[in-house]
Amino acid sequence: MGSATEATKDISENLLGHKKVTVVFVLGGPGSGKGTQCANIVEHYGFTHLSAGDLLRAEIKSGSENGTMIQNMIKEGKIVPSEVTIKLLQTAILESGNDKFLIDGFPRNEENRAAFERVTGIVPEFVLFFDCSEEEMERRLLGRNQGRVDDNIETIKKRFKVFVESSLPVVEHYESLGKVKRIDAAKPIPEVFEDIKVIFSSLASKVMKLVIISS
Ligand SMILES: Nc1ncnc2c1ncn2[C@@H]1O[C@H](COP(=O)(O)OP(=O)(O)O)[C@@H](O)[C@H]1O
Ligand SMILES: Nc1ccn([C@H]2C[C@H](O)[C@@H](COP(=O)(O)OP(=O)(O)O)O2)c(=O)n1
Ligand SMILES: [Mg+2]
Repeated sequence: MGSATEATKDISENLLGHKKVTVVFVLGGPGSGKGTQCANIVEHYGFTHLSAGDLLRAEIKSGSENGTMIQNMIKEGKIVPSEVTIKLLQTAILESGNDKFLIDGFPRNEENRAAFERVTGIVPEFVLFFDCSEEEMERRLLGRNQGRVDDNIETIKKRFKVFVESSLPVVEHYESLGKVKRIDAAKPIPEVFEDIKVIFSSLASKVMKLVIISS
């Protein structure tokens, strides 16, 4: 009974304007496989995938006034000011028509985390954390082949430093709240997804229970 009450609280208090949403933050180092597995989760569990990095890259392409600043920060492995990224995420959430989101690569620092919570009132259902060694992530990034300005060894080293100094403390914050579901992301892609399925299937049954209780 206790857990059903908690589930009701978590899900119903995630408000964005008048829209109730369920959010999972997908975090992990660069190259840990977040984008790859988000595509699998979308296909099986009906979430909308919002990659902060993809939204920022689309903003550069659109020729927006912030484009040059964003491009320079990405090339340097730095984290773009929260107000820019949060605005892109908020717009994407409101325009999606969905109520379940994987927010991939966000929040990447304490400023991202606190500002998102303050502006949107959204608290994540949980954090899916991709645990992978730097050696393996570096190998994957150098082989990613998507023409990204940050997939070069110089930027990769900077991104690893930012990840350890700024992003891991965010994971630790959610760890202290008992919200982190850690995945061994060093395994092959299908095996990582098997582990993820266990987590999302239990989320689906929790939501079903919620629907039954409240109807
Ligand atoms: N489990 C895995 N094993 C080997 N390669 C992977 C795995 N997951 C992803 N990759 C590959 O590694 C690269 C980075 O994956 P990606 O999903 O873009 O990571 P992220 O979004 O965390 O940076 C891609 O080329 C992808 O095909
Ligand atoms: N919350 C975020 C997410 C990404 N960015 C910028 C800085 C990041 O190094 C780049 C690329 O992020 P992205 O999530 O696409 O990178 P990976 O998929 O982890 O390799 O975008 C940001 O400034 N703030
Ligand atoms: Mg990615």
